[in-house]
Amino acid sequence: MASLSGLFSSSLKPSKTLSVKALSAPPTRGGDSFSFPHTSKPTHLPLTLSASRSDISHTDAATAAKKELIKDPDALWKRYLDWLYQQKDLGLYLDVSRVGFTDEFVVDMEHRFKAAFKAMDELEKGSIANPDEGRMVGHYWLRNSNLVPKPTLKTLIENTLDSICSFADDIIAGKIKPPSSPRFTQILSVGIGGSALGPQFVAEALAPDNPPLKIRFIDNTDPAGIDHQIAQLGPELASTLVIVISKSGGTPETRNGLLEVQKAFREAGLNFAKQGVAITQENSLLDNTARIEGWLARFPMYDWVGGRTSVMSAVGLLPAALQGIDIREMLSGAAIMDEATRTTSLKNNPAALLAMCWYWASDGVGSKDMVILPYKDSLLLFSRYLQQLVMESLGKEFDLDGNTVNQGLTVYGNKGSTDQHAYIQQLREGVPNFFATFIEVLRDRPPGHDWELEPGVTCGDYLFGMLQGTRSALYANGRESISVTIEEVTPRSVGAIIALYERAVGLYASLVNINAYHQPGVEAGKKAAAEVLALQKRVLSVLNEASCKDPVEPLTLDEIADRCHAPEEIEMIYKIIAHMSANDRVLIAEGSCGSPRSVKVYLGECNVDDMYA
Ligand SMILES: O=P(O)(O)OC[C@H]1O[C@](O)(CO)[C@@H](O)[C@@H]1O
Repeated sequence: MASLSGLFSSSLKPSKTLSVKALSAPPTRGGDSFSFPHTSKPTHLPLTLSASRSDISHTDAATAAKKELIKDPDALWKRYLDWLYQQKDLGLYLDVSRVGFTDEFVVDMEHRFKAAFKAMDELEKGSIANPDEGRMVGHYWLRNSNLVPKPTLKTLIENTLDSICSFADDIIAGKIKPPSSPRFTQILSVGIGGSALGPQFVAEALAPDNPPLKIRFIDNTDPAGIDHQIAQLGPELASTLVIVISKSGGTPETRNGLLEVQKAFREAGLNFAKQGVAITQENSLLDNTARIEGWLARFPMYDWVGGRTSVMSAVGLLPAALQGIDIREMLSGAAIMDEATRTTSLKNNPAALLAMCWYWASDGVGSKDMVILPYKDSLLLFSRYLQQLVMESLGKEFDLDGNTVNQGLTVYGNKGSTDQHAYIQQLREGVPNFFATFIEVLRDRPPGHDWELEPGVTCGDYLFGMLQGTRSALYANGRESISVTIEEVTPRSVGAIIALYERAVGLYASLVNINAYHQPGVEAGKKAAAEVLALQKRVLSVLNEASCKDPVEPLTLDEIADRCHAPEEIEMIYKIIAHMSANDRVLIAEGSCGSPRSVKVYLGECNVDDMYA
């Protein structure tokens, strides 16, 4: 067998054929493989070969090794103790013992991590870590402003934090109030992606039962969803603080949400500007709108903080503070984790351990999905939050050298034990195309509230039992898992786990040599959406012209496509017409929607000035 360390030193670039695990034991999709690959050196654990379904002897060997492993609690306990990571100040533990990496793999990864740690160090010192966009990457500075490469940024970070705290205090105390109510009671947050997911996760995890202001979100351009949020506010719209969040200040979904909310304010006879707050980059479209219209407040976003890592900027901190969440504690938890994940000792760096396990489990090419299972209702949205953080960061077509790599790591999950009654059946027995991450919270309830619903057993004991049972059952069937344990869900621990995963994503991106901080793929969808809307305007213009004739000239789809000079877009034109007709727009479509060729279309009213042109 080729020397793995030799291969790593000769090529730092990942590739499907050069991944360590692939070399040790090629992944056998659909085969009855057990997770631990064969290597030539002894390791802590019994080893086996991967096997294809047709390879009966390998399958038997795998099954035998699996049974042997399960029967060897001493070896497992030793591995658990060897690898258990603990961050005492945070009360956070990381257990990677149920991931089957070998000693050789760790040695090889230690080499590879040298480059990753160096890149991270340079990033923190202000290198252009996002080369495509020519930007620094500074979310770590938000929780330790002493790290900033320029003194002006330190002042900016500190002043912003102070102004967030005092604005939130004044709103909660009723010193700043809406024109027609004694105080603000609700927050309506309008934003999408990183401008929503962090605030949503933090609210779900940390908002008290009766927060000073309750929060709801518009995070889409779905008109029915927007109507629902506004309807739920009802007369409390008059005491709603609307926070419009957009780093770029030009995201169409967010702009639409804003316009819809402003319309609702107008219809209710309310002055939006007196209740509107913008969080955005200086001089963005949103910033200029808010300034010109004289909104209640504006808070800055920075070009060196990405949307998906913005939860500890004003984006996440302002909504959190308004809900009575201790944001300085969140920042402090993140800062402690940042410090803990700066160490270049792999075994003592929880983010590096996570990145190493992801690499192992998914062959460094995303061959397995990451299932996030928090056993705590309040952490429900963690998987959704991580979906953007991980997938928008790691899902990349090209590496930093321009090679096509189609990297990524799929994330999904919900919460335990709820999922036990949904998809865990497949995880245990179905396609072995994932690894799990259990998020365990030791404290079940606030002190003094627990009771035994059976002698010696509480409700929380059941939750604990379900987590441990699922972890064991998955492992017994060759499914790998990581466990992250925190003592309690607090602002500090939430800040810490966010920081933990941010750093793990950054390190993993270095391991696979990609830019984690841009998202060129999203632009393609945005551009295509804009083209659809432009085509819709052309269709309307063509129809308007035909409908202004006397008599009106109904057009077939072919005729519309021809007159739009877009015959290749006929399917899209059909969809545009079907959508508009379903929404009672000015357009009249005759014929059967089921047979597009029979459809003839004209407008119910003709506009001589052709406002669509
Ligand atoms: O905060 P913005 O600029 O409105 O962007 C929202 C989201 O859209 C994206 O740019 C993707 O389109 C995300 O990266 C970002 O979090």
